[in-house]
Amino acid sequence: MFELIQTDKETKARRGRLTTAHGVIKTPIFMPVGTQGTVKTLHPDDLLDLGSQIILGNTYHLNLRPGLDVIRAAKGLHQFSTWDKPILTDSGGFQVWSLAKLRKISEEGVQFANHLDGSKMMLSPETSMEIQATLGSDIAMLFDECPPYPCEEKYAADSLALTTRWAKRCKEWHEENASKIVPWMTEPSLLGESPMPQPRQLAFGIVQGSSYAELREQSAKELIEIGFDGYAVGGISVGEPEHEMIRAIDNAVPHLPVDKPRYAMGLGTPPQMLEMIARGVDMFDCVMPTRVARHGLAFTEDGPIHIKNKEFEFDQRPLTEHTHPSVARFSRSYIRHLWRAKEMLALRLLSFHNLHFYLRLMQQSREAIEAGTFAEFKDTFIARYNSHKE
Ligand SMILES: CNc1nc2c(CC[C@H]3O[C@@H](OC)[C@H](OC)[C@@H]3O)c3nc(N)[nH]c(=O)c3cc2[nH]1
Repeated sequence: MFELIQTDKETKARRGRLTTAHGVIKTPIFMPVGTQGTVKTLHPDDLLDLGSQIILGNTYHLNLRPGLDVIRAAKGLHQFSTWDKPILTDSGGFQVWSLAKLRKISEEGVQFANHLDGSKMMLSPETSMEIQATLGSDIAMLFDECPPYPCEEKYAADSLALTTRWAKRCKEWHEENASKIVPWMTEPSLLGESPMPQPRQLAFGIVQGSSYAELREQSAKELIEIGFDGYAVGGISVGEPEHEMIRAIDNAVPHLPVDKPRYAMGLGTPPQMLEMIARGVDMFDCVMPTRVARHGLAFTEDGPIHIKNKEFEFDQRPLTEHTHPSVARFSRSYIRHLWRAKEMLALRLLSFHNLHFYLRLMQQSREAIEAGTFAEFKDTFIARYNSHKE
């Protein structure tokens, strides 16, 4: 399922291969976020052009809209969205806290008023895993509580204890039921291919414990005891300062098994991802590349640029010297014009460019780890990226 190919000598960076039902993923990897079954403004073929290996879907959103009946009728999220490579779905725990109203948490799960029409809904470990099995994702995340930042140690301890109890229920449900519901496990003819390289849906645990080192260690150990196919570090990128985010990784990753993937949830900037790779993180997801594109921001090796700035009015250069050819044909001057004219093509070009920047950074990281030059690559990239900070 996960093969550790090489570990860097100077840092804890690793090269790995994660085999899922819909394909093999080379790590370190960035996963574009497709919360509602689409990576905003991009066609699945764009994602293939960009070299995306896996995208994210989301339990809370897809269960709410279009709803499981629609997804079931389409025989799962791969068929519905026509993306037939790997999909990871998040469990919905985070959205309940970031989007829903009137949340009531209990041992059973979370009762909430959904953010669309305010009607009452319930998410529990069992219902979250059932939704993810119906979506048919290749990797399902356990249903957890993501504590707010900051929070008292007592709150963090009680919260991680709940997440551990929920993790047990997720694992039990998954072992008992997933193979009877996951579309590509119940109807292999859907893809008309030979038996899948990985014949079952994988399940990942999520380490919590907030900013308390001993709680992070406790959460990691309890999840390993239960046993998962991979381990995410949750409760990060929730408004904490960057040094707290890195400390959470330092407090969790050393306690995780070396032969399983590590996934840092919801982050981050290019320098943050390189710092995390150096600490042994293999997988990332972040809305940033596509979200900031919608605010007119383009990533470059010299740091982000705001395309609307006057300095680009006559700038005939492409966004960067390594921009994907389908975007490099356009000048900064033209893209600035599109942005200021509120032309939709601006959103598409900037999203495409930013995702390419992130995915290329991961490709460069994989190559640097293989060449034994990752430490130097990381330091050189970050120095140049930050050198233009005002
Ligand atoms: C942004 N910072 C951040 N994201 C986080 C997410 C994913 C949000 C999920 O929501 C969608 O993005 C908006 C994505 O889902 C497609 C993502 O996986 C988390 N998910 C869980 N289950 N537990 C966490 O502790 C957690 C912490 C996060 N911190």
